[in-house]
Amino acid sequence: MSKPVKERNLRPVNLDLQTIRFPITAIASILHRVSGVITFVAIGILLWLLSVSLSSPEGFQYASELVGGFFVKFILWGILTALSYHIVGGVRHLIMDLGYFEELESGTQTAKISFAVTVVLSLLAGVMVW
Ligand code: HEM
Repeated sequence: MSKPVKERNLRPVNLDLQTIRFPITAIASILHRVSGVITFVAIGILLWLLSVSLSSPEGFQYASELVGGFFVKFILWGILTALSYHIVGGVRHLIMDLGYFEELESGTQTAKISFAVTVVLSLLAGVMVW
């Protein structure tokens, strides 16, 4: 039988955001959603850039100049980093959906591995963009 509501409400609750520490698996999960949203927004930016570059020779010139600037390069690098993490985290999710690495310890390990792989891919993306 479940406990009375009054007794259940006695559980300690910590809502102080400055002392709450997320486990690495939670951070991996939140970042996967964030990177998915960034990837979604990026599709619009990249399709626009593609359409400008294909519109005319002048359009291609304009797109080339845009992509040559530091700020746009930085955005492109961010997009590639988010996409890298989303794919790596997505593959991790799919492997877990198959029933592997679902325990706390192994899940923590795969979260760390996916961060490490993303750092490498992000560095490679930086080399590619600059
Ligand atoms: C155009 C490319 C993509 C976009 C815009 C995109 C976007 C998203 C977004 C917004 C979510 C979050 C859904 C939620 O948490 O409610 C998501 C989840 C997911 N994505 Fe992607 N995604 C893309 C490509 C990929 C790729 C290439 C993979 C391959 C590994 C992938 C694997 C997953 C998985 C497994 C989930 C579910 C994660 C979960 O269960 O929480 N996605 N995606």
